[in-house]
Amino acid sequence: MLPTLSILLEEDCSSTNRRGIHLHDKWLINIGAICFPKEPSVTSWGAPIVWEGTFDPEEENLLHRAHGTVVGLSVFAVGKYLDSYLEDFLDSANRFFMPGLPCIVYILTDRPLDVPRIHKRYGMSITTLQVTNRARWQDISMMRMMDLRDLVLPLAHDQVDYLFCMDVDQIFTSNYGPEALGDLVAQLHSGYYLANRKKYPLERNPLSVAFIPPWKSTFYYHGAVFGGKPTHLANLTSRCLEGILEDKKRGIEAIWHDESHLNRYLTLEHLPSKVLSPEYCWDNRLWLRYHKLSWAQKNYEKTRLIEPQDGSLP
Ligand SMILES: CC(=O)N[C@H]1[C@@H](OP(=O)(O)OP(=O)(O)OC[C@H]2O[C@@H](n3ccc(=O)[nH]c3=O)[C@H](O)[C@@H]2O)O[C@H](CO)[C@H](O)[C@@H]1O
Ligand SMILES: [Mn+2]
Repeated sequence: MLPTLSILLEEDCSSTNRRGIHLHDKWLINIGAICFPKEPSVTSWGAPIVWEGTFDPEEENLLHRAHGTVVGLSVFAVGKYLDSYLEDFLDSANRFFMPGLPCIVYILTDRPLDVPRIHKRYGMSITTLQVTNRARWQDISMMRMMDLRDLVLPLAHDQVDYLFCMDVDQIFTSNYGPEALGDLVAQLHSGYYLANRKKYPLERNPLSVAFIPPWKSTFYYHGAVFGGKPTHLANLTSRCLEGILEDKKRGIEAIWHDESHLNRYLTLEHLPSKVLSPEYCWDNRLWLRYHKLSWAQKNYEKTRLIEPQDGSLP
């Protein structure tokens, strides 16, 4: 599907776009006679926004190989998500996730014995960690922050230089390389990339810890991908978890769960040092020439547990 021309042409057709972001001069999309405006390649606080064409893959690989960089990738596959998504996620990661670098995949699941055995490239290893299933899918999603903090990060701290934390319902489609590595990396949400910031699904309840005053937000980040150095992620996961637990005490659940708390952290507490364009988590709708990771087919009826009626907590 093509993005709405009017949105792009009206709002982004200048050398500095509506968010006060500089536009990258190499990035130009041509469709027939229509020349799309250039996409931003740096945020207003100076963090790079990574698009295909803004980096040299060879150079990035050489640099990180010379440094001996090791990368981690964590993924949760709890309940039916294991059967529906894990194998495709792992197979595609084996092929496309940081193919030039050693990589440790941390799988968090309630069913370690059912983890599919996949072919692993030289330099890739898999560590499976057991987590408890929870009654509500919202809690499975949110409490990932606790398992990341308590189970993954202590290992990652000693084993890897950078870690990515991802949803399992996605598939790598082409090389997702070291250009994506950074101290604290956030993913632009593909579904809101073209949206006016007034339309961002921010938490609007000021009583929630995840509340963001709408005028303070620049981007809407996706909870399905974030990354960085383990020390940065230890802080991120602790702070998001604190917010989630504080909201629970107050009887509040933020509109998009962990994603709302992540957005608050990245908007108000610690700006990301690198931002990934929608190419790095594509929703299959926004028109893009390149993509590296794309959303798998959602099938909530099959994969998500029915919400318990008694309001039980995890
Ligand atoms: C665009 C959109 O709608 N985004 C929201 C939606 O993302 P998603 O619809 O992508 O969430 P999701 O169903 O993929 O759940 C997040 C992740 O948690 C893990 N998982 C979840 C449930 C489960 O039973 N087993 C399991 O392993 C798994 O890694 C999954 O990918 O829902 C999330 C909460 O869940 C967040 O609120 C997101 O903001
Ligand atoms: Mn998902």
